[in-house]
Amino acid sequence: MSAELIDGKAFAAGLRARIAEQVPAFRAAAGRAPGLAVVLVGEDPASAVYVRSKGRMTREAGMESFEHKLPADTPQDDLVALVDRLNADPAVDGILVQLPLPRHIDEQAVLTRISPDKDVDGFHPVNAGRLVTGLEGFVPCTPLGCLMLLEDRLGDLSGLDAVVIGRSNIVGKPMAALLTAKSCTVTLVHSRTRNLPHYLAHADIVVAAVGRPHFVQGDWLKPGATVIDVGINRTDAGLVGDVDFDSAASVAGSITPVPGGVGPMTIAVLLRNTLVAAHRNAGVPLAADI
Ligand SMILES: NC(=O)C1=CN([C@@H]2O[C@H](COP(=O)(O)OP(=O)(O)OC[C@H]3O[C@@H](n4cnc5c(N)ncnc54)[C@H](OP(=O)(O)O)[C@@H]3O)[C@@H](O)[C@H]2O)C=CC1
Ligand SMILES: Nc1nc(=O)c2c([nH]1)NC[C@@H]1CN(c3ccc(C(=O)N[C@@H](CCC(=O)O)C(=O)O)cc3)C=[N+]21
Ligand SMILES: [Mg+2]
Repeated sequence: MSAELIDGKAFAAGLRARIAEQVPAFRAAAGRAPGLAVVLVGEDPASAVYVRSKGRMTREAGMESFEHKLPADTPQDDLVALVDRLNADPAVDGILVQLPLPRHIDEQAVLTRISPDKDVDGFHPVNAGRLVTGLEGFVPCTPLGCLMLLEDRLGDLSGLDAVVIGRSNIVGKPMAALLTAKSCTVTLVHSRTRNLPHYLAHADIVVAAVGRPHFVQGDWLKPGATVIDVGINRTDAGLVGDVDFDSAASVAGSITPVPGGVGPMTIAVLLRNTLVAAHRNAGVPLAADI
């Protein structure tokens, strides 16, 4: 391996520490802690693990965590009613409804019910619109975390060629919008793309959000490329990314590992978005950009 490792776990710990430093000033000005509500429907074990670690890190940052666990057969109307109560609750600054939801629930109906001012996931169409328009809003945590790692590694991204693999609303599309805003030349590829290696051969930056273990091959990459692996795939060999790490690490300039790369950034950015939401909702200016 010749690539440098991008230590997302360490960067995320630093980001959480910077967030925790700002919480006392918010408490003093607003007379309360920033609050994050997390809603989990059903008993998916992986989701339960994420929700637990979100709750722990929220409390460690000095914020209040409100956890709502509902049975898998909860009617959609009951979930919507809970979202309405959280929208109206002044102690709640951010609302996260853990995905995926059970099949009988219309995900968009629930996500569009969350107040855009409390939408710390950035999944509401109003926030998606703000992102592509360049207006202040909430940016989805995973792509914003990837951008932070890229800027930390590369500095100014202007003029770089970036390829984003995957076009989901939660990762690929907002990632492409963020890189466009940073003046990269962005190519968004997906399952219908013909000759995907052709595009990767020119990419200074590759963000892989495919959902297929070991998908991206080292010999597709431009030597020295910066590779961000968003994938979280549970295999018999453990947790692996969407990038074939061993072959990619012999060609790339830098690469994120899985685990320990993008995943921890997602949770740290969630706390960052919650602190920003708290300041906006309480009308208290933030001392510094985080
Ligand atoms: N680290 C973290 O914090 C997070 C990790 N993840 C992980 O990131 C990965 C992606 O998640 P998500 O965006 O939600 O996934 P989706 O399944 O919603 O999207 C996957 C995308 O990959 C594309 N794709 C699938 N197969 C191919 C292929 N053979 N060639 C090119 N493109 C392909 C799909 O194309 P098409 O649109 O044509 O179907 C689609 O756009 C998953 O592993 C997920 O677990 C997700 C969120 C957070
Ligand atoms: N409303 C909503 N918002 C989300 O942001 C959201 C979601 N639903 N549903 C599921 C996906 C996935 N996701 C991850 C968060 C942290 C890690 C993470 O911390 N991963 C660790 C390892 C964790 C492990 O070992 O299982 C790592 O990569 O190092 C991974 C994935 C957030 N998501
Ligand atoms: Mg569904």
